[in-house]
Amino acid sequence: SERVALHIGGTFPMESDGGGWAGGQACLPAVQMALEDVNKRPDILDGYELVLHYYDSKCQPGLAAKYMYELLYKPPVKLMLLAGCSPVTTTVAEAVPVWNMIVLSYGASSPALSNRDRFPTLFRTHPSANLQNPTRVRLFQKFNWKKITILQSVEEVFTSNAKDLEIQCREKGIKVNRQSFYGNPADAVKTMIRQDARIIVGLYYENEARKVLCEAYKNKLYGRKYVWFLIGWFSDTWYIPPKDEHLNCTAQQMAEAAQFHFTTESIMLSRENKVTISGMTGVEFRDRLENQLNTDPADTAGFPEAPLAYDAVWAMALAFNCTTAKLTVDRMKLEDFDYHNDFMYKQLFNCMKDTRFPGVSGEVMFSDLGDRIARTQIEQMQGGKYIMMGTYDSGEQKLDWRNKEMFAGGRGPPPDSTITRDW
Ligand SMILES: CC1(C)CO[C@@H](CC(=O)O)CN1
Repeated sequence: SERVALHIGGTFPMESDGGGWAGGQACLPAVQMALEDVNKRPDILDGYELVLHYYDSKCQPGLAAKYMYELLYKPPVKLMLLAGCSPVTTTVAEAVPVWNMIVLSYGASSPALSNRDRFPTLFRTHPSANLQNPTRVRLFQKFNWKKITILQSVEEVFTSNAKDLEIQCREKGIKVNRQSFYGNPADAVKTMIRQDARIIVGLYYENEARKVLCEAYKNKLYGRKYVWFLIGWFSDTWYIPPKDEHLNCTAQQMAEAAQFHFTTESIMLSRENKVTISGMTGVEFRDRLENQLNTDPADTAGFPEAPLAYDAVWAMALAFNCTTAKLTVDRMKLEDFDYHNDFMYKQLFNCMKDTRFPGVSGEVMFSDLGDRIARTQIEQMQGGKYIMMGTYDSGEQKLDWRNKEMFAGGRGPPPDSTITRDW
């Protein structure tokens, strides 16, 4: 018999002319793969077929708002919306609750989105940037560093992240200095030297990271007395100066200043040899997607986040599956949703809230704010290569450390960083 269609909407940033994230390049194929897999499963949404209607948002909120209206005002009725980067997710998730619509974001890292007042129907499989802060604090405690300096560029995501880190440090009795810069970090670096900064957390994008690294090299703000923490999702060769950026540091000098810095990042691909709800392991998913793409993964934006997009479709499918069971009692059907049925929306929201399954990106579950709960991976740059140092589970407050860290001068970690003697 003909299957009944359940329609979902979606926006995917396929290019980033505005400097945003173009992760739709790998995340759209991942979503299409998940739809294929879910629609093939007889045990999920039996008698139904998920149908996606999508547009290219270019990571621009205005364009996304236009397409959101197209999706909502043009039939057929959509049951849920997928969204990508933070600026688009912010706009869509703030508007669609009036249509009793849930937004599921596979690509938004902004801490500002953890706000049920502004975004009452948002869930995201992409972890917030703030998930790095408990990990950073745990490492400051491990190495007994009592004073840290945060150096951030002025983007909203880094300001929110820095504010949260400062609060978490102070709660643990760790002193915090904060410096921010727009474009040129030279003055902020000079101030850090005056304040005798030792343990530095850098919150900025890759191009800004290269400027800071070169300033640090020129001011000798690296080596024995210093430890840098940077963002982990930069490319592995981010510190090599591109010709067109006219940095007055050589690749050798940049590598020297980058030696032994730590990075933290959320784990987005399960490396466990355990099959997930889809029947694939995380690595099998990644290999299958790589084979499907006709571009090199290294040149396909959003490839690291593709597992999050794949799992977002499974989260939707399981929530719809859970809702159909609840609606049968009241002889309601999902396909009769018409943006006004508050009861049906509430059933769907509660099913989504309680979602928990093993995904290709790891265990998928949401906090009360709709945030993705995920583990963090810590690496250190040693000889120009990132080496895995360990993982941190902020839920369990459990640090798995491999004792592979190295420090300049071959000695143990710098002393309690409030001690200003020349160590
Ligand atoms: C880890 C990163 C690159 C952080 O930004 C996300 C995009 C966004 O938050 O707009 C995508 N994933």
